[in-house]
Amino acid sequence: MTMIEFKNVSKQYFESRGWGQKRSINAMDNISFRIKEGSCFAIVGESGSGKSTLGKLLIGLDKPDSGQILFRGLDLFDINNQTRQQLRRDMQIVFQDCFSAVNSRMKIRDVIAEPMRVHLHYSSTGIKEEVKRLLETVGLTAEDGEKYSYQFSGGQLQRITIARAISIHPKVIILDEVINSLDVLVQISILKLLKRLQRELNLTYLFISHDLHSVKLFADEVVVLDKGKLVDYAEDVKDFDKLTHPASRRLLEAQLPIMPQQASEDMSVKKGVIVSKK
Ligand SMILES: Nc1ncnc2c1ncn2[C@@H]1O[C@H](COP(=O)(O)OP(=O)(O)OP(=O)(O)O)[C@@H](O)[C@H]1O
Repeated sequence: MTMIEFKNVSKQYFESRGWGQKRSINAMDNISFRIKEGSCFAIVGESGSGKSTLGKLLIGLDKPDSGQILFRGLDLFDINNQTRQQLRRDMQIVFQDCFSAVNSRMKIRDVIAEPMRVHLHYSSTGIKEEVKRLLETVGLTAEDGEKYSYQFSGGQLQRITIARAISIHPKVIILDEVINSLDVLVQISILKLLKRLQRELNLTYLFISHDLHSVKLFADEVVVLDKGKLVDYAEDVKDFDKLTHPASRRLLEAQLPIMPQQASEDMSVKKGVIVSKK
């Protein structure tokens, strides 16, 4: 079943060039694709190709100039407020910059509880129990809930933003460059956590990245964006040979020598910690 569909979506921005002059930028140019329920759909592209614009349109932070974005057949920009509120709950986003995504003056338990307080009607005891369960689900402890964001590493903090995203039982999570600022071993542990959560919670992922190797490890399908245009597509990420557009080739060639796949061969993750099998 199709969960999300982009139908001929276009979005233009205008950049000031001084002296009243403006330049138009086609951030999205007639983009169409479908995301299947329960799949991991990757959007890759170089910087400025339009990946984040796509995420912003999907969660309603911005509006397309033309075209339609459908969620289970419902046009996201042609629905009443009540339905929009529900869909907002169904779609969560996790960003690359987990440090600025978390309020440093709040205890982690309150960071995780915040969306539940807004969207769900749990008692305070219910929320407390749920926060504890969520922390454990992402490989942290109940005691971690009493700490503040500056007491965590980037990888641990990304686990916290994931716990917050799943707290209100979304159907779709947009993963916007979620592992890119982490070192390679922590990247693996986060990808493993996300895989497990996808299975257990039947989640659909939109995985935004500029790293084709993590896409190969993690996603099912992939599209490549270049200057706002959809230029390449592989139904199965294993068929990377099908990605022949110069923009795809540039992304493939721009990889570091250590790939997550290689690193994972002699590494494993126990309770959220990377351990060597050697
Ligand atoms: N609010 C905005 N105002 C003006 N231009 C914008 C705005 N948002 C995005 N753009 C422009 O639209 C284009 C696509 O931007 P977008 O952030 O979607 O790219 P991206 O692929 O996510 O890049 P990166 O990987 O660097 O985050 C870029 O040229 C960008 O400068």
